[in-house]
This record gives sequence, C-alpha cells and structure tokens, in this order.
Amino acid sequence: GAKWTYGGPQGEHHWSKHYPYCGGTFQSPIDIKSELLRFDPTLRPIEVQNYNLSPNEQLTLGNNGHSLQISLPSKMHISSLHRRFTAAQLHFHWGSSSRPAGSEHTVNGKQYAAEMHVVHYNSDKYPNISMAVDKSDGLAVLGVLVEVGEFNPAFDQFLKFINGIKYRDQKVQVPGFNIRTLLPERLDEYYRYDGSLTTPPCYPSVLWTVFRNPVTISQKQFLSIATALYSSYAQDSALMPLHSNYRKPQLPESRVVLVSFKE
Ligand SMILES: NS(=O)(=O)c1cc(-c2ccccc2)cc(-c2ccccc2)c1
Ligand SMILES: [Zn+2]
Repeated sequence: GAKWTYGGPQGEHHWSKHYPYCGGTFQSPIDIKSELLRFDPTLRPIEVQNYNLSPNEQLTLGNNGHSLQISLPSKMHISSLHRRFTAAQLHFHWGSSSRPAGSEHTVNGKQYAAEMHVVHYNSDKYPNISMAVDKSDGLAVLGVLVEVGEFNPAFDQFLKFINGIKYRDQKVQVPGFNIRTLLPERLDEYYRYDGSLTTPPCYPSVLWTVFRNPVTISQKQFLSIATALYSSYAQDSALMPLHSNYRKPQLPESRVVLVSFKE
C-alpha cells in the first residue's frame, strides 16, 4: 500500500487520504479514562495456550520499517474468548531516547514508555489472518503497557539480537522462549473494548484487551529498543531512526470500556 509514517506529510493526520477507515469509527488507541469504565463481572481471566515455546523452535525477529516484530507459531492461541484466537505476531510501539513515552493506549492521560501488542485472529471462523484482518470479529490483540524500571530477562531473549535487524526488512531467527513471561502476572485484570488496528489500514476489526498492570524493562533495555532501529533500508544513504512509532489516542465516541476488576 501507500507509504505512511508517524510524523510529517505522511503522518497520522494524513492516513485517511489513502486509508479511509483511519478516519472512521471505532478507532484505536484510546485514552482509557475512568468515566468510560464499566465493571463487567462476566469478563473471565485471559487464558493462553502453548505460549511456552522450546528453544529448539526458531522465531523470526524482524524490522518491518514501522516496528520490531516477532512471528509466532499457530499453536499459540487464546482459549478463554468465545472463539479460538490464534497468535500471528507480536510487535512494539515506543517513544524515543529523549522522550521515553511511546505507548499507544494511555490510562487517565498517562502515557507509558512503550506498549507490546500480541496479535491473534479468529481461527474458528477464518482460514488465515489475511481473511480475518478486515472483519469486525476478526482479530483479538493483547496490549501490554511497558514502563522503565527493573531489568526484564524475558525481553532480553530477543533484545540481544536487535542489532541484527537494524534496517528495514532485516530478519533474524531467534530461539523460542516462554512468551507468557512477556505478559504481566495478572491476566484477570484488564480493560476490554472494540477498536481497530492502530496502523493503516486501521480496520475496525480488533477486540482489544489491555492489561491493567504494566511490565517493566530497564532503562538500558528501553534505550536499545528506542535507538537501535532504522526505518530505512541498509543501502539507503539517508538514515531514518525508527522511534516514536505510536498513534495518538482517538475519540472514544460513545464507546464504553469494560473493566474486569473493581479496584
Ligand atoms: N498495532 S496493531 O496491533 O493494531 C497492528 C496489527 C498488525 C497486524 C498484523 C498481522 C495481522 C493483522 C494485523 C500490524 C501492525 C503493524 C505494525 C507496524 C507496521 C505495520 C503493521 C499493527
Ligand atoms: Zn500495535
């Protein structure tokens, strides 16, 4: 599709020219603020299956020019939703070394250092993710807020390979590890709402689950994400640092955010 960026003349305010859904309804991310929240006692803890990958399994770590992503095997899935949602990939959004605030979802206006998205598709209904990506019941994304604090050994399972994907379209194989360790401890405390892809084409096809509790990474780990990557190709003469790859919060319109916990 057409080129899009996070700033400048192809930035988010221009996305809707080539990607009409980006100017539509049910857009993500949003500011998760108290007045939108409604406690829902029927929201069950998220249950994930086969997230504990053996080191004998290889995962593809890649730089797609907009984010750092890890491809995930299709045995990984969410089993606690009304349909099976099979994992496809996980990726990140982050700030910059000078502005360590780059999460997409914010909570009562607080923006976190980064955010991880684990993207799943409704494999009960669709044969593959391409058929699911633009359907209103197609995707389920788990959102994990990331803040700077304690060192996180789980993140180092892939961060130690980040210098192999400095430039756009570079990929490296990394040994499998327990992806569950990238998620917060409490999978029973989360925000839930109907939204969209936060990047073009912005399809309103995502059942969002944003966990209440952030995970932490160290300042050094954050800086490696925020400073190691470029959105330009290795052979390009102009180096384009890849950072601040987050969309700003969108209007909630009349949407309610369901919450699985009372306090
Ligand atoms: N931020 S997100 O979760 O809404 C998201 C989902 C998917 C996605 C991935 C596979 C299938 C379907 C949707 C892709 C991206 C993406 C991020 C950077 C660059 C290009 C695309 C972002
Ligand atoms: Zn994302």
